[in-house]
Parts: sequence; C-alpha cells; structure tokens
Amino acid sequence: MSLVPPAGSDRLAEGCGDMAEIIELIQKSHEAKKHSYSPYSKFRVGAALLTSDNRVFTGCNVENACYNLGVCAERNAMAKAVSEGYKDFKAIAIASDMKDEFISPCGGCRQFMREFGVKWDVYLTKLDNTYQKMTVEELLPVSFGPANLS
Ligand SMILES: O=c1ccn([C@H]2C[C@H](O)[C@@H](CO)O2)c(=O)[nH]1
Ligand SMILES: [Zn+2]
Repeated sequence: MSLVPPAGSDRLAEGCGDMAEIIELIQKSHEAKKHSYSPYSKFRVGAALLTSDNRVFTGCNVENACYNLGVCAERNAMAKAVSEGYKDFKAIAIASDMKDEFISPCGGCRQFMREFGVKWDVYLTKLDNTYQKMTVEELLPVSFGPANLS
C-alpha cells in the first residue's frame, strides 16, 4: 500500500515523474466520480485511464432504471478511449467513496481491461488517496483473451 500526498502538495512528487503522474490520475478519478449517475446504488465510482501517449480518459458509473443496463466507471473510461482511437493503456485509477476499503473492479471490468493487455497497472484507491497497485494480470490470472481466438 502506498500513500499519495493530498491535493496541492507537490513536494513528494518533485523529481519523480511517475509519482506525479499517478497522483494526478487519482485526482482525476475523484473528479470523474462527481459525475456518477448512481441513483439506485448510491455508490459513486470514478475512473481515470492513462494511455501510453499520456492522454487521460475519465469515466463514471452510469446506472439505469432497468438495473442490469448500468455501466461501470472503468468500462466507460475504456470505451471512451477506444472510441477515440486510443487502446494502448498504461494505467487506470479507480475511486469510490469508501473510507476503509480499496475499490476493486468487478469481474466484467477485469475482462474488459484484459482485452487491451495484461501488463498494465490498476490503482485501487480509498477515499484518503491511499492506493493498492495491481496489474491486470494479477486481477485476472489465467485469463481468456484475443490470442485465444486466433
Ligand atoms: O469497480 C466498480 C465497482 C462498482 N461500480 C458501480 C457499478 C454500480 O453502478 C455501482 C454499485 O455496484 O458501482 C463501478 O463502476 N466500478
Ligand atoms: Zn465493473
């Protein structure tokens, strides 16, 4: 587990580009969470996806009166990126309002992530900005992917 300095504190990030990048990504996932449309679960989630050319695509969960049509924050962020021509992903940060637990992506989102490779990073965060970093491979071992169809 690692501790991310609070917003506005750039000191720890100085001289450490990667760290600054991750802090920013986590902050963006919290921003995205503000747009969460979750009147049924009342569980807000935001995601910020970093592409290999350093673009960020954000997403939030979007629920529906027909419950099963709801879409997760992570999948919305990935679909936004892919639909704009970006599918090389470096990392995704996920934020919820949980204080005591790291938000963990659902099985469907893990499979959706896996479509775009297993060697990229997923930052599971808590409200206080502490995070757990896992690769897609760690989240979904022994997975089924595009190569299995060729
Ligand atoms: O990682 C997660 C976990 C849950 N949700 C959403 C789905 C649903 O809208 C709500 C409750 O499960 O949270 C996400 O967007 N991402
Ligand atoms: Zn999901």
